[in-house]
Amino acid sequence: MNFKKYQQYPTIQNFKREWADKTITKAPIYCSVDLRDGNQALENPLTIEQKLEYFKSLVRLGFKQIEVSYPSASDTDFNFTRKLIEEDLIPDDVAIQILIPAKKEWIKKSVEAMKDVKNGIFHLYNPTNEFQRRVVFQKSDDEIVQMAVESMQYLVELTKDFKGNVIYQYSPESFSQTNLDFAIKICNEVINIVKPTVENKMIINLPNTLESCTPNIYADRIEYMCKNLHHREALIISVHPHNDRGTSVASSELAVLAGADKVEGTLFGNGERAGNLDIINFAFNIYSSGIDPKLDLSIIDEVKNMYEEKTQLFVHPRHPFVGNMIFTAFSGGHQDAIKKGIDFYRQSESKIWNVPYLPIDPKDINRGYENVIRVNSQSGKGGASFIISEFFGVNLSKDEAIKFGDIIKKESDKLQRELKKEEIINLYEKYIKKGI
Ligand SMILES: CC(=O)SCCNC(=O)CCNC(=O)[C@H](O)C(C)(C)COP(=O)(O)OP(=O)(O)OC[C@H]1O[C@@H](n2cnc3c(N)ncnc32)[C@H](O)[C@@H]1OP(=O)(O)O
Ligand SMILES: CC(C)C(=O)C(=O)O
Repeated sequence: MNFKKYQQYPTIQNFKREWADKTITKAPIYCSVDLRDGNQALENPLTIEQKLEYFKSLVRLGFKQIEVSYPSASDTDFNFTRKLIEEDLIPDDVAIQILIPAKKEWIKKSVEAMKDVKNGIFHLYNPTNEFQRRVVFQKSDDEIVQMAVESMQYLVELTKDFKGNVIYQYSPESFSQTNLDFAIKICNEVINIVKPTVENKMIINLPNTLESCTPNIYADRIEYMCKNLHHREALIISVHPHNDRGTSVASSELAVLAGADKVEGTLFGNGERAGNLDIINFAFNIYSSGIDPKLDLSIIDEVKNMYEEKTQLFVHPRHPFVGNMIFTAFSGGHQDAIKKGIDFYRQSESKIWNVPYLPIDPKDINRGYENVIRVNSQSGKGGASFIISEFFGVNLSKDEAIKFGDIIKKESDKLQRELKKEEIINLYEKYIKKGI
């Protein structure tokens, strides 16, 4: 393992960061990129019908910005965009976003896909990091800037007669590997073309295309951009984190502290390589801090079923907030505290959730308490008595609980597996109820 072939990510020297003293106080603008970035990472990209069902779920969840396609990539993407517009399938308060590469013929095709859109975000991108510039595009810095500027000029020209609400978004793609001063230069040149105003803002999207630094460094870079871009007041700063280091949620949160107004991500983090930002995880973090997440997370299990069916990807049972086993405890110490915590919560009628080991109330996402405690040889008397009280409404005495906990543990250890609910009930009836 030759670690010397990798390099340390550069930091910004002498930067006086302010984000570290801030807290998140409201949900950012969310943009789902499932139907574009998520879609381009699937073994089988979605069909038009699948995209439509997915789109409807995103709308039901409450997304107001949805990147629906890369219209120059395929007929499916182009025709899906047309279908949404022509069949009037987009709610008035939802903007659809499309991704557009910086080449004339692809820009033209993309604009055609958006004809008559009521609310459209036209998202132009070109890679800006030095390596891609030199090796992939074989262009100079100035030529890369020129590519972005001329493409935005062309895009603005082609859309100038659009009757709907047109918003321009620009991404210096591979921002994560781009020299910061160059990123500022190219974004400022593009901003000068669009000439955004406070009433008519444009979006600058700063992707962590390949996540290679710790979240604090990404946050520094976002704050640095916010402080150095022209006309900050006329900009919506967006972030588009990927998850290569497994820290995209943290990167997004710190980026919001650093000034990001908009966050792009996908349901459960599907996306290229280790995925995009899991926007649901992000929203649940906001929710569980007592802030309105601005998404209807109560329907998440229904959305999860849709997602698994369409993508053929499966959400891990331990996935934060939404995994099937996320509210399940086997271990005795946890079960005891959960049981006492839930009892206390019910009795005290407290409005503040504070049950040990349960980050949120399972009822918030329409799950009951019945699967919170499951029993195996790691469980103790608290878990066994919880099950009896939940299913029988019988509260075991302390002596009964000790005896029953012991019986349950021995049985499970002997069988070397979890005990099913029916087995626990049978043991209860045999050894406790009938008093054998
Ligand atoms: C980080 C991201 O997620 S960026 C989005 C990536 N998504 C996708 O690529 C999905 C859709 N893409 C596609 O369907 C195809 O790649 C197309 C239609 C865009 C291009 O297809 P092709 O012409 O066959 O080229 P290919 O797929 O090999 O892509 C590489 C070409 O695109 C160019 N290119 C890559 N990104 C951009 C961009 N943002 N703007 C302009 N050109 C670009 C490359 O320089 C290369 O050009 P070359 O053929 O002149 O050397
Ligand atoms: C096009 C951009 C936003 C992108 O998908 C990325 O950089 O990951």
